[in-house]
Amino acid sequence: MNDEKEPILTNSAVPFPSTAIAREAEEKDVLTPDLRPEVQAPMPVPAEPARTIVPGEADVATTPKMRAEDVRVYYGEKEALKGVSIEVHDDKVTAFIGPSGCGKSTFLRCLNRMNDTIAGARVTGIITLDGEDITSPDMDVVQLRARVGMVFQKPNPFPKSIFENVAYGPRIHGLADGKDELAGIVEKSLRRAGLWDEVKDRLDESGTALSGGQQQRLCIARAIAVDPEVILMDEPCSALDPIATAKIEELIHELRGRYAIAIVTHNMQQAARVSQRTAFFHLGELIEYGKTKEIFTNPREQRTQDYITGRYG
Ligand SMILES: Nc1ncnc2c1ncn2[C@@H]1O[C@H](COP(=O)(O)OP(=O)(O)OP(=O)(O)O)[C@@H](O)[C@H]1O
Repeated sequence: MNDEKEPILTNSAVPFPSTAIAREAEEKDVLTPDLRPEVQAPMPVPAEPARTIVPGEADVATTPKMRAEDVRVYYGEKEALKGVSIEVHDDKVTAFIGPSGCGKSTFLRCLNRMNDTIAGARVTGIITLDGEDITSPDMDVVQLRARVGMVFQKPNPFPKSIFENVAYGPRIHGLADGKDELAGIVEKSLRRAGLWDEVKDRLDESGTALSGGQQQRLCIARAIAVDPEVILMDEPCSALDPIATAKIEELIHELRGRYAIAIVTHNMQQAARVSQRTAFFHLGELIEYGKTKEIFTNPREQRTQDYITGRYG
């Protein structure tokens, strides 16, 4: 049950340059408002007892919410993802990092079958949600995408009111019994997404009239409204300024524990700030997966180390 009781497995005798940064981060432990992306250099890595997980190895701390085994994705003839095995846990944020084109988004899309929507894409392997194989043809993908919600790179609110953006999902999934209950779901979702106070007096205004950061929080509220178990975020801050980014990161911090969260990010400082597990992808392969702190301070693989230290990417 408890990471504390597990042995510390370190795997590299090579001193790693960001150890001091991580130590400092470990002392800070939490996201602080002054740690804005691109503004501050240190990478705050939440403190956790060290334990390394190898790809495919069960994370015995908790039963995984989602598990991928030997997942391969082909776009036509091209194999874009080459046998990825990984787990996503309920109480953790998992970050997917790696250079452009390494397959992070492709893998993220596997987790709620969004690759089904891409002509010529083919996925093999097993992916389970609470033990149920979501790749099965019998899986209801509409239900699946409610259970495994997604937030995209560019905020994409519907061209409808703020209220309707959030109410739409619960309405089509029949989650509300009457207007009052629906209004309650909308309010709860907007509160959880940290947006209620900013929009409570303008729920009838168009969602597209909000700022970029507010739109992204609206999209998170929309995902939350259908009561998901997992939230996938594909570079959710890449179109946002540092202040809006910090708000989303804070929100991720607050949502952690309520939902399993997997996030694709190009920003290593962001991965270090928001995640407890990190997966490093390169050329379609999962190179390394483990505790965020270890990935950033004591990676097993040279390729991870090269990427973390900015030698490529
Ligand atoms: N719809 C598609 N059709 C064909 N090839 C694709 C498609 N989407 C992605 N690919 C290819 O699959 C590989 C992985 O792409 P993917 O977008 O998953 O990488 P990524 O790591 O998320 O990249 P980035 O960080 O630039 O978003 C790349 O070679 C890309 O060109």
